[in-house]
Amino acid sequence: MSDPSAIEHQVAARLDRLNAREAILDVRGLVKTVPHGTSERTILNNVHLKVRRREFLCVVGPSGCGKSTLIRTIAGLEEAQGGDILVDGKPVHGPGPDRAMVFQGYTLFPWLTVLGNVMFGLQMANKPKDEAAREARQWLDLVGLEPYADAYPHHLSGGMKQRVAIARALAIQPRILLMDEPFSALDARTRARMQAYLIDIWRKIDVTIVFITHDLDEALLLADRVLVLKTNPGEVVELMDVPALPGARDLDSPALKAALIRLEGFIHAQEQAQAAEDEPVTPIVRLAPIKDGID
Ligand SMILES: Nc1ncnc2c1ncn2[C@@H]1O[C@H](COP(=O)(O)OP(=O)(O)OP(=O)(O)O)[C@@H](O)[C@H]1O
Repeated sequence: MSDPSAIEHQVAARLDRLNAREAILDVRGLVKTVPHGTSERTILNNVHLKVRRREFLCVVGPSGCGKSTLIRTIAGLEEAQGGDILVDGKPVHGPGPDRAMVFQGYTLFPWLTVLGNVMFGLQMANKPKDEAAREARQWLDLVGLEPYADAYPHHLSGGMKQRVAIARALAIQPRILLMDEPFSALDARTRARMQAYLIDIWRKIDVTIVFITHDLDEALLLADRVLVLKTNPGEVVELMDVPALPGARDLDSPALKAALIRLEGFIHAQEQAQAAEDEPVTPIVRLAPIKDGID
């Protein structure tokens, strides 16, 4: 059996190395508001975050706390009303090839083959067709789908579609891969396989990952660090180091069990606070009189 104190030491050494690396993503005082009647509603308030090169960061928090808004704003798909987002020290002013996104829904182009889907971004970047095809095949090989290059998306399972989506995102060689609940539509077994694939891919290439999930187990299986957001407005409540090395992790290990309890504590406290703020639910009014003997 592995010695917990030796693992603790290796984890601490890895996090030290991670913290010594340059920040690829630097979010400074991010504020995101949306119109709300005659005024505005603050979705994200003063979010600060640094993500280091080749770090795997998971973002968790109760429903509606602004996880998707955060990742979409980092992607440049939404405009911020305050603060700065820097990628490699350069401010973000819209989408760019340094950031690629994988969504929950299957977003492949149905009229293109698997190869065509992965070539798409490369051809948009003006790569000659032959070169784009050669590179796309390498990315498909990385996700184990090269034999399906000529298939169309509707012939693929959900997990395979997401692997193509990952290959397509990585083909443009982004600095940051932004993933918004990419595996939540998959069944439990496929999801577990996809988590293993993703870790395997991430270890082979120089990419930094920001991954949103509802699932705390998933966050603990994948991440170096977990960012916890709170609701209304979305603010950072915790940035937690995951006490385990990357790779096959055991959620039953004492360290990860303790981490789960800690994360559950943050989320549970917020859900309780939210429930207390919510208006009481009006009981359903019976419109018909209840006669004797009728349930
Ligand atoms: N463009 C918009 N206009 C109005 N409200 C918005 C807009 N974008 C997001 N919101 C609101 O902001 C809040 C945060 O939304 P967001 O989808 O980012 O949360 P989330 O944490 O990803 O939620 P979930 O976990 O349920 O997917 C929600 O209450 C949502 O309704």
